Amino acid sequence: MNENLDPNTENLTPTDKEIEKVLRPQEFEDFTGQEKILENLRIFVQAAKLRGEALDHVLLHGPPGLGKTTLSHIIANEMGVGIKITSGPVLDKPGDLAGLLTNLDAGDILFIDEIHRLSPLVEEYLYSAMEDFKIDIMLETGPNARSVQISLNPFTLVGATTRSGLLTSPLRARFGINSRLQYYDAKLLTTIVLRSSQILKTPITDEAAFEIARRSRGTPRIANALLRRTRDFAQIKGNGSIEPEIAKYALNALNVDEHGLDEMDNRILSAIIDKFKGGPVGLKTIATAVGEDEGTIEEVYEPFLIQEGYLMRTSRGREATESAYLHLGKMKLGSTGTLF
Ligand SMILES: Nc1ncnc2c1ncn2[C@@H]1O[C@H](COP(=O)(O)OP(=O)(O)OP(=O)(O)O)[C@@H](O)[C@H]1O
Ligand SMILES: [Mg+2]
Repeated sequence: MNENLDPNTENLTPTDKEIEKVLRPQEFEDFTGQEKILENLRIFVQAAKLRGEALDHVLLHGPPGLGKTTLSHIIANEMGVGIKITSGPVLDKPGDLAGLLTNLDAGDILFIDEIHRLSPLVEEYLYSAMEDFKIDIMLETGPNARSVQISLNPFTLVGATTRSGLLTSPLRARFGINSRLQYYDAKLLTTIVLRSSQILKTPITDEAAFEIARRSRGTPRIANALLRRTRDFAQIKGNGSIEPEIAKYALNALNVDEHGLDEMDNRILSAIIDKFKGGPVGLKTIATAVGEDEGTIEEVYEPFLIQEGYLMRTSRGREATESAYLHLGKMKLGSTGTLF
């Protein structure tokens, strides 16, 4: 997304990253949607607090921008414990992990983002920490090297991943709570847009909020980003308040498609239709055609396209649906080359 639409205010407004933090819900109460997950988490948190124990380990998975990092902070807040944050690729060797683990207070949360990218060595080291709150550490090096087992404070590991398919089963099995976040419908996203605009002190009509929501690919992060860009348009081209007309104008100017599909979504559908006669075609072939990683297509793009009815997964591969043809304004040719 173009982050420099309005260079004049570039130095005046906080960066998008900072705004994202401001907009991040802090408590279960502010978190919209994912009802089933929230309902369970509230109970588990309450029960753990009642017993004075650490919460069970939590695995959060699902496409980017749906609230995994947000939820892990909320869990820490609601538990009233500290949180230490790291990520799979950063944890190079078991020693890095040991340093973090031994610094956790009782009940604290260790948040590992992109947990599917842990090295096998670090992952294995994590097993006994998760299971028994014990780790082995090496004392000295060379001929005097020996390992001793030390006890850790009970802690909660919260792992987040967009690629749950890449998690090994022993790791997955060690999470007591396993939640998959779902895309948000336009109604929920409207609530999120309205809440965010209130925080940003930007007046917006319900209709304009809905317009932004329905074009946000089911994703709160995108809804918030579009809101901020739309706000720029409202301030420069309008009177500062976001009306439906301004929202439509801004979203068109930002090249956001009517249905909230982004460029890669459309490229995937176009490739299947133009290069492979609408499919069925294998995932690997699609990946090569659009120049994107196979796993990313499977776990980031495909779920939304399937949910919205543009793509079908069959035993023989992926197929574009009639909606995909309509959406891209293309005609479907029958097997004899005639229009169907
Ligand atoms: N349920 C929600 N209600 C309100 N705002 C939300 C919700 N979920 C996410 N957001 C907003 O969307 C932004 C992105 O969410 P978050 O960073 O938690 O996503 P993520 O799942 O961790 O993404 P990634 O996989 O890229 O790390 C947050 O700043 C937050 O403001
Ligand atoms: Mg995150």
